[in-house]
Amino acid sequence: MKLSELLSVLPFYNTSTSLDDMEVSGIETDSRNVDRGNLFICINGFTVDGHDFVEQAAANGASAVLTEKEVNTSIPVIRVDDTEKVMAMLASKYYGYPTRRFPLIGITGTNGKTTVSYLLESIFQQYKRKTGLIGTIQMKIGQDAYSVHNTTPDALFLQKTFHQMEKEDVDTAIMEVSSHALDMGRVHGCDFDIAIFTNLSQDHLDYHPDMNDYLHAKSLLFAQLGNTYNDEQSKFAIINDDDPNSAFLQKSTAQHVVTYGCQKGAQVRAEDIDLDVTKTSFTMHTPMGSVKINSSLIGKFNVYNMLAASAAAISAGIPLKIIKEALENMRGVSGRFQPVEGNHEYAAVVDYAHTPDSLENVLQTIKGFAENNVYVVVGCGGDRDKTKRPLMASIALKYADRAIFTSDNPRTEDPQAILDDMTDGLSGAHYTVIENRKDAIFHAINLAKKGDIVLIAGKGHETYQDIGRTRYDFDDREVAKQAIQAKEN
Ligand SMILES: CC(=O)N[C@H]1[C@@H](OP(=O)(O)OP(=O)(O)OC[C@H]2O[C@@H](n3ccc(=O)[nH]c3=O)[C@H](O)[C@@H]2O)O[C@H](CO)[C@@H](O)[C@@H]1O[C@H](C)C(=O)N[C@@H](C)C(=O)N[C@H](CCC(=O)O)C(=O)O
Ligand SMILES: Nc1ncnc2c1ncn2[C@@H]1O[C@H](COP(=O)(O)OP(=O)(O)OP(=O)(O)O)[C@@H](O)[C@H]1O
Ligand SMILES: N[C@H](CCC[C@H](N)C(=O)O)C(=O)O
Ligand SMILES: [Mg+2]
Repeated sequence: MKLSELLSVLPFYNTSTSLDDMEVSGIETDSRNVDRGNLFICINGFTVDGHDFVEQAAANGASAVLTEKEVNTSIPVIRVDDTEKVMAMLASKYYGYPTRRFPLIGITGTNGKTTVSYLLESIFQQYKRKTGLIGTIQMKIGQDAYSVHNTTPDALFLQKTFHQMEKEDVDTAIMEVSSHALDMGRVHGCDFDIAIFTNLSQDHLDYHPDMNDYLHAKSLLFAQLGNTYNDEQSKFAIINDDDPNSAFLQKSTAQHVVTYGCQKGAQVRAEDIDLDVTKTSFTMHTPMGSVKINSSLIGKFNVYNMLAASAAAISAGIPLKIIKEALENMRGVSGRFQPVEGNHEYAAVVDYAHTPDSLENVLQTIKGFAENNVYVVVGCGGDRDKTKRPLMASIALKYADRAIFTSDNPRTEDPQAILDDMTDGLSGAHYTVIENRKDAIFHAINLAKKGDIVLIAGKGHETYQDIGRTRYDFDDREVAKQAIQAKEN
């Protein structure tokens, strides 16, 4: 693409004649990955400043550079006020606005995004659609999976990925939209057709100054939902009506709202909920009729996840019969309430609860089923919200007969200091601190007797542990299996 065509998205921008004819072979934000003819965009990051790598980009063959600061270089410089924002515009233009040509569903909220995204993937695939998926665990095009570094990647990666999805004939794309992404404008340029809100509770107060700022970030997804009525396809905001922020979020969009929940008044509603240790059933009332659902997903929070996915699918015109089949075929999501296999008289469950609300939900669920003692192994991530640490520790003690506090991903923090943040001010003796996560899991499994349940919380699907700046192989499910084998043999 000609640079002048790419830059035409910028208002009032006049390119010089020499720039007009320049051909751009790609856009790149990492100097190390620049190829001949690329436009290099300088992003001032949290760790380093991309403006410091202009010379490396030029040496690798960059044809021009987009900056928001003065730089010293021999290649042409295009100066803008906000490179991150302009990157989203340029990336959308360069890849031809791919999300205008297939439906895009975005899911935001503190907990349940990944689960709802997989439920939707299952529903759309049951309806014989080819799906694309972007989220915490991975990126998928049809059945092909790719690794990702962020729940919601940056705008350049996103637009490139959507372009790839378009080339591979994806009919519907489903993505998790984190509050970080909304705040940083990573989803600028995404044309959402359906936006889903799961719930809001405390997390990420390292990034957001307070809960209002966090809520405001979430609301941007709804504000961004199709701001014209020109499209032939209606657009829908799917909102959890049982969440206290429902009314605020409903006001954030000019599009149709579909509410879901367990209280009267919600358009998609669950009634006669029967929660069991191996299954969940409920009747789902919808504007398209009512249907009985028997699911193998456990816990009331998963009823909400199923309602959210169903409300979105109904809005997309998928028949209830297909939705029921898909929900009932779904066996679970990797690392979410995942039982550890093995022949033992107690149960061990790995779950991704790493917020106070999710830990409370999952422990409440387990407590409701346990015939005997509940043990929980839990820690808190380093370089993340410190204020959730004592809350998670108190919740663990409130529900579990014994809590084993350990490391999650300490990252660059001192693991013992994180544990102190969790336990300072705790009273009562029914907790143990074992910094090494493997030892903590072995300890909990060794405590377990017939009828007990061990919950290993916080890392779910993760196959690593970040300690300092090093990433070590670590999988709670594998470690728990080893602990069980060691105990049973
Ligand atoms: C705090 C944060 O969000 N950081 C994100 C940010 O990294 P950064 O600002 O540190 O980047 P940087 O290393 O300073 O680099 C700045 C620029 O210099 C460039 N560079 C750098 C080095 C070099 O040699 N040459 C060069 O050109 C880089 O390519 C980049 O363009 O930009 C990166 C690329 O887009 C992200 O991967 C990274 O997410 C990190 C991994 C992260 O942990 N983010 C978390 C907080 C996050 O965003 N989480 C949410 C989900 C939360 C949830 O699910 O609950 C998410 O959506 O993932
Ligand atoms: N609707 C829900 N409400 C409260 N807790 C939930 C809900 N759904 C799932 N959980 C709990 O939260 C954990 C994480 O679920 P999930 O991965 O679906 O959420 P997420 O929003 O994608 O999280 P992340 O922000 O880390 O990507 C689960 O393991 C479970 O303990
Ligand atoms: N997306 C979340 C995941 C947290 C998972 C938990 N295991 C941790 O490391 O804190 C984050 O990056 O804050
Ligand atoms: Mg997720």
